[in-house]
Amino acid sequence: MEKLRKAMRSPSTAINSHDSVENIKVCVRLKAQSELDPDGRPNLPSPWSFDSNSWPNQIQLEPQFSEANRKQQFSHSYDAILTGSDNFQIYDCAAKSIVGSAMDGFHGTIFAYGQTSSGKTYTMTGTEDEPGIIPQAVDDVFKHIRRAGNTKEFLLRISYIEIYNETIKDLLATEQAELRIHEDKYRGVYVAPLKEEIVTNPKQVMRIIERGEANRHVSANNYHEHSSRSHTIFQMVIESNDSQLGSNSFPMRLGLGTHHRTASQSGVKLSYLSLIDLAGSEKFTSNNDRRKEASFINKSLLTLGAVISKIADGKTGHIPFRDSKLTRILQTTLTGNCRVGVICTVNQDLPYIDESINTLKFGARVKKINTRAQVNKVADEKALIQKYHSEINELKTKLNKATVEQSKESSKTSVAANVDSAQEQELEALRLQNQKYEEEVMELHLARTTYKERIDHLTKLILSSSSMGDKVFKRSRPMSVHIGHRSSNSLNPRLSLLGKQRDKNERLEWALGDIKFKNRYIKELEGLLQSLAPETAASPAKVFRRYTEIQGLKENWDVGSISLNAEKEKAMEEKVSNTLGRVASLRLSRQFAPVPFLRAEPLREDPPEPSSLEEDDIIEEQNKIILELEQERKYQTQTVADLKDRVRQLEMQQFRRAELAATKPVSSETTALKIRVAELEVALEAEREWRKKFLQANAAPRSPTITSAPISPIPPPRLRPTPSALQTDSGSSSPS
Ligand SMILES: Nc1ncnc2c1ncn2[C@@H]1O[C@H](COP(=O)(O)OP(=O)(O)OP(=O)(O)O)[C@@H](O)[C@H]1O
Repeated sequence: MEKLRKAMRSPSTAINSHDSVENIKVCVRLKAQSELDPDGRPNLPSPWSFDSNSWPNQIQLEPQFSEANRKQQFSHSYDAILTGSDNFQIYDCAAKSIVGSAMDGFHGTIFAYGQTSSGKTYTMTGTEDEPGIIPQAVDDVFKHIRRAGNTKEFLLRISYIEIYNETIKDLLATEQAELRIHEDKYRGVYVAPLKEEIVTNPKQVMRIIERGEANRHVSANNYHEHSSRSHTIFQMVIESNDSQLGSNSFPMRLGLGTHHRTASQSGVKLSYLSLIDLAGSEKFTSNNDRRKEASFINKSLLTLGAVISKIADGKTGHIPFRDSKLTRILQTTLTGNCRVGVICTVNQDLPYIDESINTLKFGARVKKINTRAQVNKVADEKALIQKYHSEINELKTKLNKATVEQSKESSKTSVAANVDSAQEQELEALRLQNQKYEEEVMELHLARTTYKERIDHLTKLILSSSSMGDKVFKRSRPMSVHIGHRSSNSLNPRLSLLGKQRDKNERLEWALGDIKFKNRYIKELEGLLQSLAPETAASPAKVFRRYTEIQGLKENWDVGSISLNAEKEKAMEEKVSNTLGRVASLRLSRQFAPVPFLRAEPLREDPPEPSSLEEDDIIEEQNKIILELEQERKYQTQTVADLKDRVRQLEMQQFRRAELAATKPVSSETTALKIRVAELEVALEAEREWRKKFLQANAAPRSPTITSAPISPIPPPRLRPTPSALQTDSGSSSPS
């Protein structure tokens, strides 16, 4: 392979930066043999043999097949003979240098030629894993721009046409204008009016190509399912210039003759890179439409063959370029100022031996053709890049003018505003004037914004290494195409919706946390109640019941036991986590919605978007949960207060009992009780403090949604007898 690459770069074929006479470069690509022949029998070995270690590479028909077919010994040489499925290899051999020189201002044309099903589309377009010459060339063009650094700037536009039944169709245009073939001394032969799209990154190019592919004529023939029934020409117009963006040459005073060094001195380089996938010739067709298509295809390919023969033989006189649209369009390419690469695709199977011989003969003739490519430079007014620069400069001048005018007008309005109020009439006139100025300022402001936007837009279209950012593709990765992406405008309401949902989720989470905390606290209070008055073990239920009676919530809320509370909490938690899950998946589907790859596969539709109905559902559900949680919180707040009341009452009873006991003779029990009473006093004071804070925090009126400050999660002091107190009780005294 290395030997082959060296050979491809040999002096006679190397692309120099200077124009030179050179042969058209021809590579042969032998498609790997299938196991079975078209009749389903095991395939015979390939009748072709070749030596890819010599240069130029030679291919021969094995003698027995020559004899068997009564053919003369067939042996020809080409720039490269390749087998296998590796499209990177074929790109390196047949296309890379032509694409490189197109970036330097040389026109370039690459096309695949061969019988139907021999691999032309595979070679030119490729698959997802094996991107063909077109996607690799696109990728390479942008790599070149990146490599050029900030010293150069580029403007790229693309067009895509097909020739179907001798009619030219613009694959990118939605409405078909009548396309005609024109000729001028600068551009040579070209098609117009074509829809050309300015492109700024490889993905965009591939998206446009795939849009065109969808309009292309493809159908099943006797040989395979997706036979190209038309010739397609993908063309990239490359304008390049020494960098002006970001240089100090702005603003230029165009038309006044004093602008700095621009492309007018050096010229803008302009080249056409044409990548062509020809339709395949076929002998037999089974249906009428196909037969008509095939006859057009065969006729244009025969004309191409005849034209090539005449040019290759150096015959003077009439060359039948005009006999087919294809040869007419390729006229400039084949006769002069263009670097050309041809890939002859060959089906090795024995039944196709005649077609293969024709293809190889065609390649051998093409190889004899010389072209003399030269760097193409155009005057300012012909290059779009220069037109854009001129427009940018004009707009910048207008922008400066508008800025100056605007500041003048603004100062006038402020002067007018300061006029003495006594001079009423004058003031009225000034007011009117002021209003007018303000309107003018507004208009100027609008004009400035428009200029700025246009400048931004034009500047973005002109590519340089820095303006392209990180849009580089790795060689091993085919370009994928993203469709159906939403505009930022349509995204904004969704973003704000997601923001609202997130806020609500946070509130849901917070409310749930708060309720959990209160549940724990209620449990603790109940424990405390039991410890203070074991005889009131059933009191929690009583307390609850009393509370629900008061609140009129009995029908909604079974408060028989704490375990019901826990169940309710679990259900609520589940509900909240379901909603949060749905919202999260909705958010994920928004962010990472898969985008289909369109080139190798049929067009896939956008992934289904979660409908706005679903969003409404989620929001409604969230609102419902928030309301429920809100009620739950209120209910628990009341319960807590109630239980605390009860605790206090019991503590007071105990306190009184302790006081009574204190009047009796001191015993170890009374000592213990006294200590306990002292502890309770301290705890009670702390409890009062906490309760005050608690009530303050909850005093603010609550809206149906949870918006007020959360209740302080600081737990109240525990009023349960402390272990130390109990220890003193049992350790230091004996029961009386
Ligand atoms: N070098 C190759 N390696 C692997 N598969 C190949 C190769 N060449 C062609 N094929 C496969 O053979 C089939 C026909 O190839 P392709 O469509 O490229 O033929 P074609 O010459 O463009 O035919 P047509 O002129 O009818 O459009 C495709 O399924 C393609 O993937």
